[in-house]
Amino acid sequence: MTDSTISHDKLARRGLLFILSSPSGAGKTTISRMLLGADEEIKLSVSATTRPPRAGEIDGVHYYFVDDAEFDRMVEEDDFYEWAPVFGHRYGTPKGRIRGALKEGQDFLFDIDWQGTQQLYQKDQQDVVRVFILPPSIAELERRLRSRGTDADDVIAARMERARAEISHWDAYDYVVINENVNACFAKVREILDAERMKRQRQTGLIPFVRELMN
Ligand SMILES: Nc1ncnc2c1ncn2[C@@H]1O[C@H](COP(=O)(O)OP(=O)(O)OP(=O)(O)O)[C@@H](O)[C@H]1O
Ligand SMILES: Nc1nc2c(ncn2[C@@H]2O[C@H](COP(=O)(O)O)[C@@H](O)[C@H]2O)c(=O)[nH]1
Repeated sequence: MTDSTISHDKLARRGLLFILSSPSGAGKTTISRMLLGADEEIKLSVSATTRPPRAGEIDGVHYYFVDDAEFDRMVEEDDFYEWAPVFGHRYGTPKGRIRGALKEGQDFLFDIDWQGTQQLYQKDQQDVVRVFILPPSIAELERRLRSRGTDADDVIAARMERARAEISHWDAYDYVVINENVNACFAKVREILDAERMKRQRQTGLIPFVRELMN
């Protein structure tokens, strides 16, 4: 390899907005955490929420926990890419510096619902990749919500009540993965991410690389 040759190991590419959605309890947070632990090139988009923290959740890591007044202020100041009411609380994606970072090749992971997915997709179709996680059955979905041990019975009942309505949005996603075995599901989600990174349009370094090949 001469000095002037462009290395193909790490061609420049544009980042992507990788969305995981599912009915509550299907496992998207579990898969998100596995992905963040295994892949240094993707960063969680930390949402703001008016929901109170669950045991073990850390402000600024899992969510920015804000009160209603703070959320109102963020809406008024146009701080959100998208926001939506979910299960009686409000959740939103802060703009942060996502746009600039995308150009530098940073990928972002979003654990958001179908309403937020629609809004992000309308704003930025070329960068968004939408993945929907389905549970293997409704009974297993309820078992998972109970086994998580983080929500009271009435909260679980409300989430189960909404599950069918959420599942009805499955066909607005690019990929659908059934989470029966968590490792198998994680492997499929990783394959999707890897393949999406390889898309020609995202590989901005290809143009100079090919130009040099042809010269
Ligand atoms: N394939 C699986 N098999 C068995 N249990 C699983 C599987 N995937 C996730 N779980 C468990 O199910 C529970 C719910 O998972 P998780 O919190 O990831 O769901 P979620 O879709 O993010 O829910 P929410 O939208 O409410 O945040 C957790 O206790 C998790 O450990
Ligand atoms: N539209 C958005 N939805 C979001 C966002 N952050 C999380 N969520 C979704 O809310 C429900 C409930 O989450 P939980 O942590 O209370 O169980 C779940 O479907 C999340 O995906 C957001 O910023 N925007």
